[in-house]
Amino acid sequence: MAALRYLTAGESHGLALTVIVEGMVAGLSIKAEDIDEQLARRQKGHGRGGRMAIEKDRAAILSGIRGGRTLGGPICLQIENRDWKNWSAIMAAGEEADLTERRVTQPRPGHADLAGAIKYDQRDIRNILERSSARETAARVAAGALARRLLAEVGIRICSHVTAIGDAAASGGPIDRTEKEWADLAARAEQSPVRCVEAELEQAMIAAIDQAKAGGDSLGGIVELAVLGMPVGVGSHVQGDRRLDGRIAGAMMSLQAIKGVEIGLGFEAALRPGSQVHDEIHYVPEKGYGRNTNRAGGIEGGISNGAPVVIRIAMKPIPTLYKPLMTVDIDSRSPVAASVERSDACAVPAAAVVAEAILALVIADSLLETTGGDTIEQVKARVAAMREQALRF
Ligand SMILES: Cc1cc2nc3c(=O)[nH]c(=O)nc-3n(C[C@H](O)[C@H](O)[C@H](O)COP(=O)(O)O)c2cc1C
Ligand SMILES: C=C(O[C@@H]1CC(C(=O)O)=C[C@@H](OP(=O)(O)O)[C@H]1O)C(=O)O
Repeated sequence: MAALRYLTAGESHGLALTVIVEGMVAGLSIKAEDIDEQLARRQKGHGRGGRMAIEKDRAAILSGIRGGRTLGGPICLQIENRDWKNWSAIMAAGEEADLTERRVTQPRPGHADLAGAIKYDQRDIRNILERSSARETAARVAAGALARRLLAEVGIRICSHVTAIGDAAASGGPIDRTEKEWADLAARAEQSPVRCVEAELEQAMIAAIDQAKAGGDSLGGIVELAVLGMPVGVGSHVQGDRRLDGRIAGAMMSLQAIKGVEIGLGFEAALRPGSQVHDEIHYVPEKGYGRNTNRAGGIEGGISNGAPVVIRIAMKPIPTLYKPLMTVDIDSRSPVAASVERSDACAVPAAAVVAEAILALVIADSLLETTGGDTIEQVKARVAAMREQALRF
């Protein structure tokens, strides 16, 4: 069983989203602003549709926190869907729900629509799309905010930037960066509407999104993430399901529309000889063991090696197209253009923020598995001991 686990619930146009986070240690200071700040970051980004103008995501803390500190029990968070008031007649839980209005019968290629409708035997595809929608990611970001607070207490932080939107892509492959360089880059990404740190590329990305949107099309892209301040020894080589890289890859692929994950050099490692892939080890008395390069992306043998953990994820373009692809109407079984739900043209910057949250949850889970402990003070003492052990080894 995971040390830290969570479950989300909620439909895109339902009353609210909720998430229960279980396994969080006691005594961690959490303010509502810590969660709301992350929710606001997720709502930003050039290319999003009309829904983001309606929602102003805020988390209500329903349980597990008292007087600003976690109690050790399940933490339940709720995010209201402001759009619910426009959908309450259609989305009502009771028999009064209007099931004919906004019925969807034309499955969108690239969505869960058709496979989900067949699997759950639903003649209204809305019964699938309401839950497959990435509206759910707001709940994961709220949960991730708790994990981020835990990690901050032990000097671990998570950041991201966008390296490609469609073919507006950074030239060259992955680059080694120091912790300081990562932190500076993350601060710059925060200022960009596409979370891109290169001015010229940022403009190209914005233009690409605008062009896709004007043409009724959509774009995906690539996000690079880093975990800074990792102690040596999170994750393990002893069993496949304890490997940190495996857990990260699985978690990243659990994010809607993510179709590829790389750690460190990733696919590039397969194209190079070993001498240009593996990171030579050195020793400096007051700093301990270190590397000049970080092609491994901070994980060797499924264990964090103390270098920044570097991950890249590929997001496919948004499936709902204002100029729709062809599909088949499930009533008439005739060819038709796919249905058009209000939609984003590009959500790569938002996906970056969600990926950060999911990454925070995975790192916090593996860290707690390593440290054990019921209180934040116990976790802090154990992480300090891990750092000390690496230094004096
Ligand atoms: C932050 C975010 C926002 C998204 N917004 C939309 C959207 O507005 N319209 C849409 O059709 N898909 C959107 N998606 C993508 C769908 O949720 C996703 O492509 C769909 O669930 C199918 O992808 P899958 O095959 O990876 O599950 C979004 C994804 C993310 C991560
Ligand atoms: C609501 C969010 O994203 C939604 C994700 C989404 C999808 O199909 O994934 C479709 C759109 O929903 P709607 O049709 O209500 O505008 C997005 O707005 C959100 O990110 O909070």
